[in-house]
Amino acid sequence: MQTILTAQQMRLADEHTISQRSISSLTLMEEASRAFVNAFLACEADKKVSIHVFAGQGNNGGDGLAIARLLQAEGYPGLQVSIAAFTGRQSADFSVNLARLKEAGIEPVWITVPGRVPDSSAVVIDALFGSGLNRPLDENYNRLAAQINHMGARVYAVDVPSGLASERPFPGEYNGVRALRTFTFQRPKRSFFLPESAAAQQAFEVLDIGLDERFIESQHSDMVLLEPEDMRSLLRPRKPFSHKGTYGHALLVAGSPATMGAALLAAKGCLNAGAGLTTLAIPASGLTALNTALPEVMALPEAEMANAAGLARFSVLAAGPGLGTDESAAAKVNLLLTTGRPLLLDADALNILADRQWLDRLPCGSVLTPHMKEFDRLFGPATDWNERLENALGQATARKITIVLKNQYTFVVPPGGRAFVNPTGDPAMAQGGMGDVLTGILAALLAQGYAADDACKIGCYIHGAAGMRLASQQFVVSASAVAAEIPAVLKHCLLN
Ligand SMILES: NC(=O)C1=CN([C@@H]2O[C@H](COP(=O)(O)OP(=O)(O)OC[C@H]3O[C@@H](n4cnc5c(N)ncnc54)[C@H](OP(=O)(O)O)[C@@H]3O)[C@@H](O)[C@H]2O)[C@@H](O)CC1
Ligand SMILES: [K+]
Repeated sequence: MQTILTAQQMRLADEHTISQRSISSLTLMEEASRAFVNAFLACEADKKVSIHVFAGQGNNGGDGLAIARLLQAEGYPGLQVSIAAFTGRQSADFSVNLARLKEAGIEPVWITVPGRVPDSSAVVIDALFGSGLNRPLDENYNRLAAQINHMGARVYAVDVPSGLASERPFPGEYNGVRALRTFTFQRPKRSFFLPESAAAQQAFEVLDIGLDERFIESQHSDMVLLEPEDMRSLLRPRKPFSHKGTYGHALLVAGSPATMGAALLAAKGCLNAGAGLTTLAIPASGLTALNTALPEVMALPEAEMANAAGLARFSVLAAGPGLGTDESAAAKVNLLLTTGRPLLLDADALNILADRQWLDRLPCGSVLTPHMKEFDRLFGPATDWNERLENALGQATARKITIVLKNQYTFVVPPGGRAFVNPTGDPAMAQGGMGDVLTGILAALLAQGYAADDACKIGCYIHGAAGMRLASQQFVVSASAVAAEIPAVLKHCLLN
């Protein structure tokens, strides 16, 4: 797991590393700039490309000047450097790098008043502002950012796209530099995981610049990034002499005549993520489809969905995929709530909770897997994703539940004030049924005895990893294909 730091904590990590390694801040700036140049070389191998570096006057600008000098030394002759100096003071390391730039024979252009900037470069390096940005861009910087954006150049941002706040995006429309790629130092910034950052960058890559990892990991943060190693330590291998009873019995209450597929997909996810037994409570009209498609899965006769005592034999109770929101669906969710046991609820089960105002009946230890709209319906509207995430952090702690807030980067939010960011997934997975498979996977992991937070971390990770594996070969990935890929992904995560 990687702790995601605030800009202030990043500065502390910077200072700590400087004193611990007995190096100057200038050396660290040089190392960061070298790391940027190495990553840049891999993307822009043609040395004849024209490059325009836009630097501010802080340390991000200092990086920009050092990068320009290093690129010239690498043999890129078509370099120009502009320094935006509408306001502000020069940082000490910026000043030293300005002198070094001039010694290297590069004379920068100073932009002190708004005006036209040359727009013929194929590549822009954006080093106007980094993690020090603490207020929205003013008129002048905003105009410069717009000019850079209109150049049609390939824009590489240093550390953070200029205009994007590191922790939480500023309210309103993004008015900064729009980067093709950001090379960010040591850690992704918190705002990179919030969907608003899509306006500022298409992708980011993290560069190790040698900051002290022990110090970073000792910092308190409300955001933690999951890594492949976490799966290896969380996942448990199948035990010798074990049998189907060892791995739990999941009940999935799902499906309606028009949306039976959702129930089947959830059951397929559950089967493939290793539940000992999977039972599906579906309307009778789905039984033929179930027996044909998934012969391993059992069906619960509808009459048994009227008796809470009969549910005691299941190790996990899950509901939602394709369930519908009519009276009979609500009666099923009501029955599950009367058991007083932790529930796994998704999709229509969440809508039923919201519509009937049953949220306060939800037992502690439950897991909810909403997407944005379902979350807002349950917990109230949010003006932006940061507010939504903070609400999720508060609700999970107050209600002692785990919320899986789904998005490109899904947030697993257990009680305790930390969101675990899932890094896996691919746009090829943007298709109906994905959430149903995830519910089935989570049910299987809960049935196998994983704690709610661990089940959600593993489940989201392997679901996205399955999609990524398939997307490396396919344009689009179906939910059934993701479910079918899960056993192989689990094996891979356990062994690698
Ligand atoms: N941390 C590390 O480990 C390492 C960091 N390194 C690099 O340092 C970068 C951070 O540098 P930085 O702190 O000097 O801030 P930076 O982003 O250059 O801004 C400069 C100043 O601008 C100001 N300002 C803010 N908002 C504004 C606005 N809207 N419009 C106008 N002005 C505004 C504000 O000053 P203020 O006006 O508040 O006094 C701020 O201080 C980091 O991103 C990375 O590239 C690496 O070199 C080595 C390792
Ligand atoms: K920048």
